[in-house]
Amino acid sequence: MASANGLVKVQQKQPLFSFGVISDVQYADIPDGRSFLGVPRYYRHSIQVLQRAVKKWNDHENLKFAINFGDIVDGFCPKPESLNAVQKVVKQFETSYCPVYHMIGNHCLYNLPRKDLLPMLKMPTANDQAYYDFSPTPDYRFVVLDGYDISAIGWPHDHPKTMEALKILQEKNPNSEKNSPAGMVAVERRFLMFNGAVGKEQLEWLDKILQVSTKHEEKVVVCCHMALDPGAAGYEALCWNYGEVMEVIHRYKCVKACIAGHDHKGGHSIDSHGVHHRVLEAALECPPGSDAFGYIDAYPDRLSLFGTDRMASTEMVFDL
Ligand SMILES: Nc1ccn([C@@H]2O[C@H](COP(=O)(O)OP(=O)(O)OC[C@H](O)CO)[C@@H](O)[C@H]2O)c(=O)n1
Repeated sequence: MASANGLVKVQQKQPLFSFGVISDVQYADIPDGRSFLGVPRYYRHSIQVLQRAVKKWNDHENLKFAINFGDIVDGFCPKPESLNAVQKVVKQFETSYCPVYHMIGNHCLYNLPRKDLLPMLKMPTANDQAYYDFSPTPDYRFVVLDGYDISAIGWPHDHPKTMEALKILQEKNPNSEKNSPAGMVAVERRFLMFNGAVGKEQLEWLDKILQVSTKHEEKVVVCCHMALDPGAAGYEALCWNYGEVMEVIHRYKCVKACIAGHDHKGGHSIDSHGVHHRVLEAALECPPGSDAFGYIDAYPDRLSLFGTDRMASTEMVFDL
């Protein structure tokens, strides 16, 4: 490919590294059902999707790691079975030859409080925190956000973070059923009980990480269960303070992509700063025999998502 200065630009063929992706397994040993809005959900089949995902990742033989974008067990899982169900899904992830990084989603928290959940997901974090970062190669850094840091689910009922979340819901959502966006308009529809926010301390931590990444010339991929751009997801799937998170991200040029789950249909957008937002299609909504998972090849100038079946493939090219 010839460039403006007449030199030939050679596109790198070998990725720097590759990693697996899957989201919203929402397994439960219950009959098939539907979402609140009537979309079919295949609770028992979803663990088979995960099984096939891990097989594909293992057959690839060269994945450095995999990322699960949250919601491993569905909220309809009968509560006495929650622990077993979470263990069963975690065990399935553990058949992966490469390490798997997890993040929490609302359905994880319907099943177990975060103090029980986090050790099972073996997050590289301290205390009850569920945000962390890691760098698989000197060129790249991954930031995993905890979008349920400020949330009405997962924390003890009298915890200050529960109180803060309930106050936000009270102010922003006029409905008595706080999972309902009825009568709410556009992005205001995100103020739902099944969403949450990134807290102040976490935002400060994110800022510091991005500062250091900029200094080290790393490219950063931000991962969060909830979406961070209204162009990539339904308004109901957005993190409460997605604007504040993106304001921090846009202070720097190092973040090249934000990847999420939560909005099961999936989506892709490029925001005004050239950051890609890719929302991954859910494993839960795969009719028997179909799949939704993938792997991403990371290059110096792009991320190439190779999706299987219902997960669309996406080329995310970015400016250096
Ligand atoms: N209008 C609504 C929508 C949902 N609910 C109830 O809220 C709980 C969580 O909903 P669910 O669809 O299971 O959440 P997911 O995390 O799977 O999906 C997120 C969305 O797709 C984001 O757009 C559940 O109990 C629903 O019944 C509600 O009451 N009213």
